[in-house]
Amino acid sequence: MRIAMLGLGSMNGAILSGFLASGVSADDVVATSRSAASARARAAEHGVTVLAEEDDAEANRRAAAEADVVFLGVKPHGIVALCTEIRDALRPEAVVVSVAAAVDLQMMQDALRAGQPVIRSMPNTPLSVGLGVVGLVPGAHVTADQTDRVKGLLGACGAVHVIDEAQIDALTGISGSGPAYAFHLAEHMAAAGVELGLDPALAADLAARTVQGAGTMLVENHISGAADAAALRRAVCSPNGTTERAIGQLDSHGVPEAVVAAVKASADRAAEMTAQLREQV
Ligand SMILES: NC(=O)c1ccc[n+]([C@@H]2O[C@H](COP(=O)([O-])OP(=O)(O)OC[C@H]3O[C@@H](n4cnc5c(N)ncnc54)[C@H](OP(=O)(O)O)[C@@H]3O)[C@@H](O)[C@H]2O)c1
Ligand code: PRO
Repeated sequence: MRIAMLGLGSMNGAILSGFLASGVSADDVVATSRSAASARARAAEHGVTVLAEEDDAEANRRAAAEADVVFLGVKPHGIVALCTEIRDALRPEAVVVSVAAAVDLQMMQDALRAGQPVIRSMPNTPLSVGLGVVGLVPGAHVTADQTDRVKGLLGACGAVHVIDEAQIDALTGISGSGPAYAFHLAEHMAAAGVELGLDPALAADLAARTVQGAGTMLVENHISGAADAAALRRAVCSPNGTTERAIGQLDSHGVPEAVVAAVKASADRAAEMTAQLREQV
């Protein structure tokens, strides 16, 4: 299967790392970026061909023309223009997969040739280490076989959920933006350790491995049905112990409400961006 990755920044770069680690051959991938400097850096990092729009105005069209699956990984405001740009270069059966927040299927289908298969997705960056989460919304012209092929590709790097388009902003609030919440938590756990006198490298290591261990334990217990997040939290809290005191601080500082507000703010921002993008097309 030939894969084109148009735009190779944080997200498409993470997906590509996941693909290569899961056995996709670098020879089967052609990527693009806007600048020549970025293309050189990404080609050296991943060992794939990266064409730069700055060097060749036809870069995106050339990469798309050869592909069975085309991942659109530019910023949301660039997606419709990119669809228009590659429209006539795509093979009719090539599946276009957007990773962009807020750009709905209709906007992309309207910009592409009638009948071109399009899938809207919301991935997250832990796909790079095989632990990602992806929401997939197959468009009207996508066959079950095409959905299965894209599911298979991404499923080798994480968990894939096929969802309705109405659910994608909520999914974005949890799993699309969510890695940043966990990184933010780790960042501040480590900073507190430094305030308490720990060496910064030790504090960062303790925070990182604690988030990793808690995450792995949470997923294993979730899959087996043995315990949910609340039960695992309670198991760390000895009555009148250290953790109970710490959780009391999180609660009295409004962390539960803040987390709910953060997830909703991400989902709301996605909807707001969709409305803005609709006005522009
Ligand atoms: N970051 C995340 O965690 C995440 C999660 C889920 C979804 N997304 C979605 O992923 C998309 C990309 O976000 P990102 O964070 O990866 O952004 P990013 O790091 O800024 O990457 C954007 C990439 O697009 C390239 N580019 C820009 N215009 C181009 C053009 N006309 N032709 C070819 N390449 C072009 C850039 O090239 P240069 O480097 O040369 O400028 C860069 O490689 C967004 O739509 C976002 O909603 C991101
Ligand atoms: N990163 C993108 C954003 O912040 C989309 C979800 C994660 O808009």
